[in-house]
Amino acid sequence: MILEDTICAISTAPGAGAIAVLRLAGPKAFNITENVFRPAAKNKSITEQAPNTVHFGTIYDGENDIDEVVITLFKSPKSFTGDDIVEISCHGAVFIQQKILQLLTDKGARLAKPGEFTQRSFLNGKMDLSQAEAVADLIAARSEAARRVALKQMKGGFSNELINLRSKLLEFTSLIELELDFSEEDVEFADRSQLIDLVLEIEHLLKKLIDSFSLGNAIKNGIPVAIVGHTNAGKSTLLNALLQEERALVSDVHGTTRDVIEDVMNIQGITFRFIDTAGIRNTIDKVESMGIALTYNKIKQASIIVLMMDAQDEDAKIHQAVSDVKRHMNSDKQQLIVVVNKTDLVDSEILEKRFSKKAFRELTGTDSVVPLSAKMHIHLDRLTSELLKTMDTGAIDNDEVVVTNARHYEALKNALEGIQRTLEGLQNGISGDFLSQDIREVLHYLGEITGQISTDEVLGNIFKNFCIGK
Ligand SMILES: Nc1nc2c(c(=O)[nH]1)N(C=O)[C@@H](CNc1ccc(C(=O)N[C@@H](CCC(=O)O)C(=O)O)cc1)CN2
Ligand SMILES: Nc1nc2c(ncn2[C@@H]2O[C@H](COP(=O)(O)OP(=O)(O)OP(=O)(O)O)[C@@H](O)[C@H]2O)c(=O)[nH]1
Ligand SMILES: [Mg+2]
Repeated sequence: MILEDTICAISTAPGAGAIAVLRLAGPKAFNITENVFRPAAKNKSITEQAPNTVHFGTIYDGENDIDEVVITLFKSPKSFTGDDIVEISCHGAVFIQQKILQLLTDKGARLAKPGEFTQRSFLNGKMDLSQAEAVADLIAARSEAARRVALKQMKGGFSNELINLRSKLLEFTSLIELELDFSEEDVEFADRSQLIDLVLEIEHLLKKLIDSFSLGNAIKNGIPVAIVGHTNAGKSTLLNALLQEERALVSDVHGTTRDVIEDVMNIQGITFRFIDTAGIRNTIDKVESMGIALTYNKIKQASIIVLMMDAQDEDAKIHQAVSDVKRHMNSDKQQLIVVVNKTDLVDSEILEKRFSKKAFRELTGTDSVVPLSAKMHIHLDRLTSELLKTMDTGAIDNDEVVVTNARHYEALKNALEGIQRTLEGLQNGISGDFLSQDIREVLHYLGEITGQISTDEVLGNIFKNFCIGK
């Protein structure tokens, strides 16, 4: 299906760099180009050039030259969108780009909507929906892990697995539905024990994919790490030390931080989102109290909670603080790391005695303890390796498929429900028509992910979040 409109857009970031790329895609791409481009080589007609060739020349509006450019020709169906595509590389001035864009629309192209090139690639069958979504993820990738997962998905790693199982399941439903046509005769075309095997296989895959989402989501959005503790423990000093930037105010005044301060940082390819919070203490100050309420909120939302204590704190205070934080944690997937700060002020023998893993476990019930000095930058690396340890990133290292997209996650959960109902039905020997209903539902949800089943509304929602020119 080749779409009728010819669309154009600037595909590079506005005002950034020496060269900009404009894209023109659709059935009139070559004709429009013929109209506005004069090749440097004499007697060269654009419409007669071989595909995947590059040509130097001038863009002119019929009267005046606008810019010297290089153009690249892609011939349908062998292009990114499957349409005829012409790419124009012009000089980077925004003014030049706009003038060329204006010229292209004057000659019959229309401005592309956000993500419209990728959407056409999907509509023309160049990629499925989850691959198209991965294009956006790849553009937005902020870390090595995010890039790797998105590239794998864009290359079809995720959809291949689903499409394969879906088509096997589809075969079975067809057989079951065929049985229904012969209902008088009590035939069984679809081998039930084979079907159970297939359903179990799908259940296993769905569970694996669903489980991968907590990692996938963390990779994409950054793993939230809340830094909490008493006032003056050195939380803001730690944030600044990690980010290597004076991001938060530091002072010896208790209650310096009142609002939540967040920033992201990559550690060995994983994005962490550090959240500095207001120190916890009893206070009658209204604004400070609001900040402390927010701190408790952040404990609930974070994946990792860094509780910061002062190495000079007494045992009772530490014990109390750990159990206070644990009480506010709300999932067994959350991890607690206790940082004992200001080690520069304490004798090292005492440190070793009090804050060995064993001693600390006896005192608090947790042995994830990192003594360091935020101010002197001593042993920060122990904290970062402890942070990395909490993340099970094996799936990324092994190049497994990791679900990063909330839409896919929802569909997978729905598909799992359907597959479990199917399994139950098979085990209870329910009739073919009920069985096929359950399977149809699974087919629907699996098809939603790849876009084999989609609505304009779903497509609209996906592509409107793309950038223009992609
Ligand atoms: N200049 C430019 N750079 C770019 C893109 C682009 O569209 N233009 N891309 C845009 O995302 C990415 C590269 N992706 C691309 C994907 C497919 C085709 C393409 O022409 N595919 C044809 C032909 C394949 C072949 O020659 O074997 C096809 O799939 O049929 C081009 C770019 C990143 N860099
Ligand atoms: N000696 C020493 N002082 C530190 C260390 N870390 C922080 N401090 C000092 O402790 C004081 C408080 O530091 P902050 O980072 O503002 O403490 P905070 O936990 O953010 O405090 P609130 O925002 O009030 O909750 C400052 O004077 C810091 O310079 C450290 O490792 N060693
Ligand atoms: Mg602070």
